[in-house]
Amino acid sequence: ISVLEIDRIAQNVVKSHLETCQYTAEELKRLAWTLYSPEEVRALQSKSCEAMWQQCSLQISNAIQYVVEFAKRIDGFMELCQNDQIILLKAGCLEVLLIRMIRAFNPLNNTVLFEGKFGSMQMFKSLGCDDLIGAVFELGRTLCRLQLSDEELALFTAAVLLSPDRPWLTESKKVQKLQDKIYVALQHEIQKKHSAEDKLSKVAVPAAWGALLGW
Ligand SMILES: COc1ccc2c(c1)CCN(C(=O)Cc1cc(=O)[nH]o1)[C@H]2C(=O)Nc1ccc(C(C)(C)C)c(F)c1
Repeated sequence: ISVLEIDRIAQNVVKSHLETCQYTAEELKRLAWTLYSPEEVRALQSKSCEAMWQQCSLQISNAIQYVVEFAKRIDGFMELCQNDQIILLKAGCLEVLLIRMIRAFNPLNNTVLFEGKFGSMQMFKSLGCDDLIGAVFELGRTLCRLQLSDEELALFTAAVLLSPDRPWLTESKKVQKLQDKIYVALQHEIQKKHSAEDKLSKVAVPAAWGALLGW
């Protein structure tokens, strides 16, 4: 596979991600420091389990629509047979949604965007499933340590979606070929960042010493 084709795939996947990721990085940065007040958290915690779950499932279903739209815009996905498109989305949409959520997760204060403001795990208390919520937040913290850019996140979620080992796929070889190309594109994206870091580290240290020595 040529470098040109890898670049074309990377551009298509990143464009599809940016068009369907619900919030731009700028919006999330601006929102990230609007936290729920203690009173607002108490109000959320006093909601019934049913009412809270209604709200969460509404938001999750809405977010899943965006994941479906993301898949449909990935070159090659719509060319798969419908049976396989459904299998890939049923098996992968929650994984992709949870990975995408890290964009709206702030690891510095362990808060996540919910209904327009950022709140900690406590605000979901009324759901009565602290272990599940805890696991979602733990996943958020762990994935944030990867410090994935939007480009890397786009390629990583596309590769997760196009997993050839999902049960009952009829054309798993075709899915494998698409995933292989996306992984190559992801490697290139990561190498770009590391080579930039290497360049920076070569330059940065002398510059720091220069500043120190008053050059
Ligand atoms: C793909 O990444 C994300 C990240 C956050 C949100 C979404 C998607 C979906 C919309 N959303 C909203 O808060 C909707 C809103 C924004 C706004 O300004 N007004 O309304 C967020 C969301 O739903 N967050 C949430 C976080 C924890 C949970 C768990 C209960 C799973 C922990 C959850 F169900 C939803």
